[in-house]
Amino acid sequence: MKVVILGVSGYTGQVLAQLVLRHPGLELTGVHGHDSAGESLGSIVPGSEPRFGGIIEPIGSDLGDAEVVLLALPHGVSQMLAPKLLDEGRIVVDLGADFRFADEADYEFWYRSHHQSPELLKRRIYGLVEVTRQDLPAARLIAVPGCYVTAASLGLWPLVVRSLISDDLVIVDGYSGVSGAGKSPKASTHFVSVNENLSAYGLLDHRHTGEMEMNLGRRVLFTPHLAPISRGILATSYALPDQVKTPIMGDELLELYRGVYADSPFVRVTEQPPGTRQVQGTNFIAIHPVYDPRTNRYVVISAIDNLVKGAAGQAIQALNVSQGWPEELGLDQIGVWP
Ligand SMILES: NC(=O)C1=CN([C@@H]2O[C@H](COP(=O)(O)OP(=O)(O)OC[C@H]3O[C@@H](n4cnc5c(N)ncnc54)[C@H](OP(=O)(O)O)[C@@H]3O)[C@@H](O)[C@H]2O)C=CC1
Ligand SMILES: CC(=O)N[C@@H](CCC(=O)OP(=O)(O)O)C(=O)O
Repeated sequence: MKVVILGVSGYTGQVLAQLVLRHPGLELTGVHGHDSAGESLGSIVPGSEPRFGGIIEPIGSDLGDAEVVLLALPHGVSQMLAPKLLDEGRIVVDLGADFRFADEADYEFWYRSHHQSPELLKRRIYGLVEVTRQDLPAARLIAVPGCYVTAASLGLWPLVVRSLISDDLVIVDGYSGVSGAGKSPKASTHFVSVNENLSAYGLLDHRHTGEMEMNLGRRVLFTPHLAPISRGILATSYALPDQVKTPIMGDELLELYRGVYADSPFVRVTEQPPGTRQVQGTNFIAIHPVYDPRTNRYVVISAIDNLVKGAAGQAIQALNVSQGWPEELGLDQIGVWP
């Protein structure tokens, strides 16, 4: 299938280009950017030159006969572009937040702005593949979940779907690498602010809270933190004593998780708490759940690469399922270690 990437010069767009160029079912026919228009793809994705010799075109220029449009754009831009792209018969996969909520009021509450294409919210398919796989075949508009949301939702999902916890509050502490903030320089993501530092932000109202609540069907108290690493997300999620309905411990809990994700090739239930390096550069999510009888709590640690499973990789995974292709097609990259 012919594919164009809009926003190719951003962090997630660059990873999309890397993945599309090595995917056997996809052909990259165009790359588009904003300020980067006119540059070569090779200048931002090293080593891509032999596979794609074109230059970055301005967003808004002709997309030719591309069947798939991958959008890696700032919030609010996709909702302006998607109606025309869909009318032209193209498949749209949006890495941003514009179509993640099915409900317009939820979008407006968490993003504090009016949606420009609310009619599309009911048509979009949410691409948290391990949970929504059955909805994806033949999807025309796919919304890729948020990065923190992916880590926390997949970490807690088995406790929810197996009714081990009540439908009250869960707590999520998330730690993100700085690439999660995108490539535009800001004082808060400057080297001097981030290096040798660890800080919380977005207290009580981070927009990913609402998306986690949508997925998990219960209230979420979410605290994001900025970590001095380039890429990776670690989420530590807790179900508190009042929420634990059925305590399951040790290997039995690991087996329960493995059972829930038996048909999910990118989920790895680990014997030890994972770190972000364990999944860096891959589409894997590593999850380690425990139950603590002393404090009557479930604690779940999950790790992803924010730019792969948290964005570009999950987008390709969802596209694969929508096309009836093997879920892993083009996503067999080996991680970066040491
Ligand atoms: N970074 C992450 O970990 C994750 C990001 N996302 C989402 O993916 C999307 C892209 O994020 P990310 O790659 O980090 O962003 P970046 O800031 O790194 O890149 C943004 C991209 O959008 C282009 N762009 C900038 N301004 C405009 C504009 N006004 N109109 C059209 N295009 C514009 C830029 O082009 P140019 O460089 O040429 O100016 C660039 O290609 C966002 O919606 C983000 O929320 C989702 C999950 C994880
Ligand atoms: C470290 C950092 O700043 N992370 C971003 C979230 C990552 C992301 O891009 O999520 P969206 O797709 O929902 O924008 C933030 O907290 O706003």
